Amino acid sequence: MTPTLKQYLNLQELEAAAAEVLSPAAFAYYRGGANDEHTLRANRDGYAQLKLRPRMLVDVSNVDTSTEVLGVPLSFPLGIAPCAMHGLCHPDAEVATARAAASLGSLMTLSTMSHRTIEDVSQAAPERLWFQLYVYRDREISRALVQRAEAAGARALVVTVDAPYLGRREAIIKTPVHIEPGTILPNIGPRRPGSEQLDDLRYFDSLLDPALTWKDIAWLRQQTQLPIILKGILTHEDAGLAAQHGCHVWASNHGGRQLDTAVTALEALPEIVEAVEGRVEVYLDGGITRGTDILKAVALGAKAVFIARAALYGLALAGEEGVRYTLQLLQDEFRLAMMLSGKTRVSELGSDLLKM
Ligand SMILES: Cc1cc2nc3c(=O)[nH]c(=O)nc-3n(C[C@H](O)[C@H](O)[C@H](O)COP(=O)(O)O)c2cc1C
Ligand SMILES: CC(C)CC(=O)C(=O)O
Repeated sequence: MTPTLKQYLNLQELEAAAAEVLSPAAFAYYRGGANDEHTLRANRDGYAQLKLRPRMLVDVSNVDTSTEVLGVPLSFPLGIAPCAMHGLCHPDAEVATARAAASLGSLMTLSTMSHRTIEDVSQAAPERLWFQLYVYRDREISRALVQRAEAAGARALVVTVDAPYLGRREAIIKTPVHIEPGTILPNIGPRRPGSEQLDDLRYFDSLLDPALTWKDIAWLRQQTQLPIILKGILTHEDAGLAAQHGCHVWASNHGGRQLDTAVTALEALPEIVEAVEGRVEVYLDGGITRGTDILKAVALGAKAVFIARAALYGLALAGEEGVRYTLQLLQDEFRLAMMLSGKTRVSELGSDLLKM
């Protein structure tokens, strides 16, 4: 391992270090949330406020952190959430992140807005890739992406449902992120003539279909054999509908980047888990920076949790090795948190572990 990585003891220190190496615009884009960033802060604060009820005098000399999501074995219940443009962090972009995730028995979710192709990233994380789909107004492009993801061996399709439009992220209005001319974002295709006045993110925004509804989910269901996961669900009403449509549920407020003052995924999790009644799997993201955060989300019923920004910060600092370091820190913390709570298997984590 690069000697300098070891000096960072936790994900907060990795973030501070990444802020020094990233361009101000890229860091502002990665870190920022919508409006006053209430939801962004709440994502972190929610974990600090939820208290654990550890059990004592349990033999924890042999702890197993492994689990499984939709048939993919995980060394611990954590994967990489979809993030646009890893290439702003490191030239190896999503390929480096995917390699790191695969080498540690984790899982990579590739964003529609990636720098690398689905096929390249799939090779970097065989059997450990999910593909995130933003549904475009032009359904044929979306359908072709789904087919490519399936052919490349992606194990699930993650459909993001909380972004009919991009949220108002003031940091990037002040310091717009600039994609170098000539950069290829392979799933976007050439610019529509007449769109020159839009910056890159606004242009992408204009491709997304704000008219997406449950009938489109039914349409997607017919396009693919892959399991479908709806990302961005925050209520029991939508979780119930997702399960009715045969979709798994990813509780998320998009890292506080969409609707400011929306509930956190952690707050929404109990009603979501109750609504799906075990018919489908439930995942969560937003604000995970500690092993105890993973423990709490799993105890509340999440099958696994996902990280976005923390992985990008590791990537910015040291490419594949930086992402591996980030994941390893989290796995070590999670194992210790299990031991100190008197739990030896992920299946033992339940609501009795939490002070409600
Ligand atoms: C820079 C950045 C880019 C993102 N890009 C996407 C994306 O392309 N698709 C998507 O569904 N979510 C995207 N997200 C949201 C993340 O998948 C995730 O929901 C959110 O960041 C919460 O995790 P975190 O607190 O660990 O960052 C992005 C988040 C960030 C910070
Ligand atoms: C390209 C963007 C739509 C990616 C995204 O979801 C985000 O920045 O939060």
